[in-house]
Amino acid sequence: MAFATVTSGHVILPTTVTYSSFRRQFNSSSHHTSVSIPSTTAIRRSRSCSLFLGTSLLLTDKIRRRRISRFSPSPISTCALSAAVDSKPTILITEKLGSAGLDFLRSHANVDCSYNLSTEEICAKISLCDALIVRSGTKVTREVFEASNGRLKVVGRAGVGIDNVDLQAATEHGCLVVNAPTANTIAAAEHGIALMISMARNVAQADASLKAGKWQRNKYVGVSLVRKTLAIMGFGKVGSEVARRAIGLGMNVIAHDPYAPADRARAIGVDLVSFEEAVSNADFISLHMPLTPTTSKIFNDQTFALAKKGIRLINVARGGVIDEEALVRALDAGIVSQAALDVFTEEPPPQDSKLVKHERVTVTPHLGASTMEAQEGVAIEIAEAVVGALQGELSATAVNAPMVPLEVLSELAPYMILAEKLGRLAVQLVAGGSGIKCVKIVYRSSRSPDDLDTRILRAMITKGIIEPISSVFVNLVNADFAAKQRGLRISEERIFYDSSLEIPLNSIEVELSNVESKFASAISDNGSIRVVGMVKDGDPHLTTVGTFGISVSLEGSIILCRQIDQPGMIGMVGSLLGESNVNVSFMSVGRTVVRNQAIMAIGVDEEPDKETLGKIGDINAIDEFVLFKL
Ligand SMILES: NC(=O)c1ccc[n+]([C@@H]2O[C@H](COP(=O)([O-])OP(=O)(O)OC[C@H]3O[C@@H](n4cnc5c(N)ncnc54)[C@H](O)[C@@H]3O)[C@@H](O)[C@H]2O)c1
Ligand SMILES: O=C(O)[C@H](O)COP(=O)(O)O
Repeated sequence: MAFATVTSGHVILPTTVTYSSFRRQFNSSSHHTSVSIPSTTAIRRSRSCSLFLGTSLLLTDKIRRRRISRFSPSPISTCALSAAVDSKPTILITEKLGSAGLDFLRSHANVDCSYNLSTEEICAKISLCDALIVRSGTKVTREVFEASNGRLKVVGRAGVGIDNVDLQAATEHGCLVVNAPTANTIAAAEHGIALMISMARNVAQADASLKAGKWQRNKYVGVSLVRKTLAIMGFGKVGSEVARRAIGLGMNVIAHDPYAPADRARAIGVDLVSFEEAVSNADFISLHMPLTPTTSKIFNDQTFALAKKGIRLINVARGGVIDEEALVRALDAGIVSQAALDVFTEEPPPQDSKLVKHERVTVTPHLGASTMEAQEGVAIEIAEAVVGALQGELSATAVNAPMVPLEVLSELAPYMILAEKLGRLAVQLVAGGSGIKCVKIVYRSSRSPDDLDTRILRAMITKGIIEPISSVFVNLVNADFAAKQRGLRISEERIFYDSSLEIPLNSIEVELSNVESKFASAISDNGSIRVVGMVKDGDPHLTTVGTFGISVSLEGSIILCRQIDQPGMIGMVGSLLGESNVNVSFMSVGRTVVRNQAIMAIGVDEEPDKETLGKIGDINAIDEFVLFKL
């Protein structure tokens, strides 16, 4: 199908063309020698064309001027673009959405509400749709993006979790994904409380028993909540609302969240404690952390072994944070006396699931967000986000990166990777304290501030800090919003560094202040966690941790050890890793004074097991060590 005709060096757009299809045609038409891109102004005239211009807002004036002059105006198709403005976009909605949101969508678009479609049925429709709106029950797979033939511009997730959307495929297909992260918070918190109370009083079991004709008053004696300790795991939006309500019920509430500000918790009347303290002191445990590589199966046999006998567990977060087989074992062993679950590793769970069928388990089919109010709120939130995105507005709830202009990307790409990795490293060094509040970024560069756009770098550092600890997805569009939402204050400082103007940056430094570190050597003289990195040969390198100089490629898994600077250390650690078949990819040692203290960085291809890490920790000359993943 022809999307554009190349005439006299200019692209003439047919009336139905969208910018994404135009872009694809442009990209795939590199064999034409004389194609010119329409001017930014001309593209802005078209609503449907302007979505991908979001990142132009991220450009400095200078870069923007350069871009505009390079992409010179062409006599294209103003009328063609106007025609595109007039045609309403089409939105496919595959799960039930609140009526106010639907009305709003209908006033801006042709809306096709088709529920319970299979992936094949969605694929059959999607090439005629500009946007798709789903909840957690629709899988938006790579095939959907492929079948859209470039027409699908926005996927709206009417809720928080986007585990059902293939983000990588969306990004590769230039499709923006937006979600509605706030409107169902209260509903999820209320469902957590509902599950806790009905579990404690056997409401579901007693109801089933009475309906089966029995009258079992002695069997269903419950437990009281007042003065019991509730541990909230994950003190974000939902967790803190559960805390407020549980305090109102007379419970003693503690929470574990290594990244939440302690003062925010204290203001609600909650103490933030360590993971072990939370699990071992709790009578009730309620889970509210996102599903991330760190939290996956965080409730496992070892965790249950820490708990008091007879604890009660509530999960309205994500099924994957619990090892479900371990939970069945803990229930059978009486460690967990009851569980109340809204979410499951696989949804719907298998028909013969031992967990679902367990007598002491109360289950609901992922109903956390299912109140009339939340669904109305979510529908409005997602409808506005989708319509805004179709009109080319920047969305504060965008969850994947929009297209980055090539000239900015090509210059800053390695520094963007460095920035994200420094953020990821810094946050993994945090042990707790009063939460992450202040981030200081220092750029050493020979460029003047208006010749180097650090907003992209700041966004990538923010992404690196927030994503490993949250369910929020951060990109160039929503980074500042996400930081503000979490109470992160980010300050930037530019230090002149005398070098060639061809090199945009000499180094990037990230400091997190007022936090404790699980690796004390990462603390610099001013008390902050400090990591500094450079781009060497196009790759990100760590050059300083705390006050120690080092040179390590920032990739894969890395073990950092602080040790007494003495011969044989590299061999000792290397042999331990070798014995457990862990391949070392690199090693580097940095020190302050010879034969005093040194930091050793060891890159490993496989993650060492706990036993091997324990043996490394047991080496006398090693004062401390930490393993982190980038
Ligand atoms: N059942 C439902 O219908 C329903 C509804 C809404 C939200 N949810 C789920 O609930 C969860 C929380 O949602 P939210 O909106 O409060 O998210 P949020 O991002 O506001 O809060 C998550 C909190 O977890 C913390 N955290 C991250 N890693 C942690 C760890 N290892 N240990 C302890 N805490 C950790 C983060 O610091 C953050 O404060 C998400 O998984 C979300 O998908 C489910
Ligand atoms: O992530 C969410 O927002 C919740 O899990 C709710 O999912 P739902 O929209 O399918 O109810």
